[in-house]
Amino acid sequence: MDFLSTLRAYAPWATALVCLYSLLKAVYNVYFHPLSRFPGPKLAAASLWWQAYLDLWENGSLSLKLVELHATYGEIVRIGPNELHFSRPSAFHEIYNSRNRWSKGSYLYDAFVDTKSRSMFSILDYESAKKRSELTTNIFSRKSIIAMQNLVQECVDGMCANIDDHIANKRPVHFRRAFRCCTLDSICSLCFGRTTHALGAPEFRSPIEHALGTTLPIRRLAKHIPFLMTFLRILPPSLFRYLQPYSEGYLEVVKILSTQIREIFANPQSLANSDHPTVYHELMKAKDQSILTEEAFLDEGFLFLFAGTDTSSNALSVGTLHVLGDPQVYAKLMNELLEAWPRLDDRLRYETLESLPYLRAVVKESLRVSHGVVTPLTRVVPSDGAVISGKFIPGGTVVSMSNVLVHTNEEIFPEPHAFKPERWLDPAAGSLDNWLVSFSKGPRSCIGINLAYCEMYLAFANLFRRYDMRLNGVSPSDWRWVDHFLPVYSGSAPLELWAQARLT
Ligand code: HEM
Repeated sequence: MDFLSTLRAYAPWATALVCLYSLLKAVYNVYFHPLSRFPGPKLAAASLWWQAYLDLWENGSLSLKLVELHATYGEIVRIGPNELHFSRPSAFHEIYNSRNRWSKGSYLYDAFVDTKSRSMFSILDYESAKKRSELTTNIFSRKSIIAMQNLVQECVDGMCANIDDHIANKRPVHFRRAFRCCTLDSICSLCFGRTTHALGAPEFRSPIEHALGTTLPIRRLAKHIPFLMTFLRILPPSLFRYLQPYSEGYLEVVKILSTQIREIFANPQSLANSDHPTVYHELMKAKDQSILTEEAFLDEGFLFLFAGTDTSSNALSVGTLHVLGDPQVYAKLMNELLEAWPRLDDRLRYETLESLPYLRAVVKESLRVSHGVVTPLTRVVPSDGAVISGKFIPGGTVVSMSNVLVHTNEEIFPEPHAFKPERWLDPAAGSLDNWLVSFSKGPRSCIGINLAYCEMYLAFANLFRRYDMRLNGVSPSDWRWVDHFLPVYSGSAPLELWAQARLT
């Protein structure tokens, strides 16, 4: 028998065996698995394909579906054969806290592996991730960001220069793109000592900015098709371009990062030419040889680019939409800014802006309403188990709680879907900070928090102080998101505004 005939003869048997195995596995998962006592949809307990269905067919509705599931099944819901999701806010701090050394869950984080190795974000175990993240924490410390804030201010000035062009050409400003270009150039300049010049692109249409927006759906797909990222990696660029027509900018990013890294490895002294420390300066200090490779540098380069661009720009976009959509909020913010910043030509420093109470409240409310990451961030309970939400959870269980469930909890944030900076000004609001979880909490929380705050204060303050603005046909009630790990906006109108330069 030749190969094809053998294949034809055995294929039906092989298919039948796979189906039988899957069926038996599903029955075991639903009725005999250690998590079978926890409530939830039977299909979710049976197989991870249930999550794939929500992500792929229902267009990223997992996080939104969770709200509905908790209303039906209670505060602990089984959302996968080995996965539980929690809704009681205190559970958030039981999972994500600085005492826990829990690993990340591979199902979610494998989709974020860009090369053959892993970045600090996609490394699963705490100890290895810590070794990596320790190298760069200094550069993102509050002290370091305050010292380098001029780099962010330059990018904000670049954004304003481009807005001036829009005004001269009587064009509305696509503020989603404007903020994305601003955070992209800031992160590149601060982390790599280079810029992609996204801010100079006419109407903020930078190919790199566009490409960043198109890679998130690929991650969502890769979560359920484990070999996808490996496959994309080995594709020749021309084929990649054909399959993914918007990939031009992504390939450009790969080229920029790889070229710079190759130059650094060929001549480490070239780092001395930079007028401020970059992440590569810090990574070069590693004692662990496995980090001193071009691939590991590329992993971290990618990570900073992706982690630092859409996150901050999302919060800025959502905040701007809400401030301009509410005349009272807009007026209060302007009163405060005009008083603190009377001369238009001055530039206020980040530390000064941080001390303005209403601006601070707007920043926090923008972070709350935009959630940061919306996908539940999975952690694995250590082998001896843990108590979460008052129940014993067996070791090895994947647990999580989406930020959305904390930020929309009515007891903590009354009228959770309304944009109300005032909630942060209430004298009793001190403890509210504990419930602002956009940057997550615990040892794997955001390393870029200080940079993100600096960008938000400088961008908001400069934009509102320098321009009088109104929305162009879009309103806060249009703000709808789908879960692409980060919330991705989809609305009936583009996020655009009309700007007019203030004269004094
Ligand atoms: C408003 C802006 C931002 C938000 C809401 C945000 C949110 C988050 C969240 C929720 C995580 C935890 C992810 C997880 O548990 O898997 C995270 C991790 C991370 N963020 Fe941010 N981020 C922001 C800005 C930035 C910036 C500007 C940078 C650039 C330096 C950055 C770099 C990172 C890195 C490197 C990690 C991985 C840390 C680790 O896994 O140990 N983020 N961020």
